[in-house]
Amino acid sequence: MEFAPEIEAAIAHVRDDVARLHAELTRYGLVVWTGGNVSGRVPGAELFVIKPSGVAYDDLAPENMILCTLDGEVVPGSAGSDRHPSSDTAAHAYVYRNLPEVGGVVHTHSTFAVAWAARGEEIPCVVTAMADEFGGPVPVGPFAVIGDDSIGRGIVETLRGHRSRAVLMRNHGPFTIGADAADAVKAAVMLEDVARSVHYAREAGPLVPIPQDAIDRLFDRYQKVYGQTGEAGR
Ligand SMILES: O=C(CO)[C@@H](O)[C@@H](O)COP(=O)(O)O
Repeated sequence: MEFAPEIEAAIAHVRDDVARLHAELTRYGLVVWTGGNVSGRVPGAELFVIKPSGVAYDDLAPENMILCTLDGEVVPGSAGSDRHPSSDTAAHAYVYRNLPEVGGVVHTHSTFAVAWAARGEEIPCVVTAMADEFGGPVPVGPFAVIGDDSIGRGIVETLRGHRSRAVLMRNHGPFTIGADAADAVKAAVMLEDVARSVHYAREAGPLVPIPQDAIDRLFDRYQKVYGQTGEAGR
């Protein structure tokens, strides 16, 4: 299937990004073996790119990423289409169909986030890093077995209208969303960091909640002021 030149260029860019970003999951210790996956929406098209199922992270490359429609179907004849897409493709596709503002989806089995998911317990907002990144607690989504829209529906129903870009799918693990694949990967990295900190804090004693007005101020600042803006940020 051929696309307009500008769409082909967008597809190539997302392939490069998604292939490269998988290395961030191993770099930050968020996955073992072939667990987890990253996808990115193709701007201007009803398409997204996701990794092939069960392929070693060291072997992932732009040309073996898999191009899918928003129904989660592999685009016939596209680069990489000789392989099966990630086993979580249906979940990623459901998110893209139902949350049009989402440009990237990530799933990991990062240890501390999975431990909170195994207890079906949301991570309370007790450190400023959570207020900055998630604007409050990280919620728990329903238990759902892989293979149909169940996981995707659980992600969307939990995160729609929620500040958090991360959800702990009960008994499974975290899914994160973002404006693009890099933003979703950042959410996954920061999620595991706060999941670990709050886990150890609670082991040592009672947690001290942050007042809601302070959470609101921290989130607003971080989303609008933190980092570089303008030319310096390019
Ligand atoms: O969590 C699961 C399966 O339950 C998957 O994310 C994990 O095994 C990775 O699968 P893929 O290699 O993306 O098919």
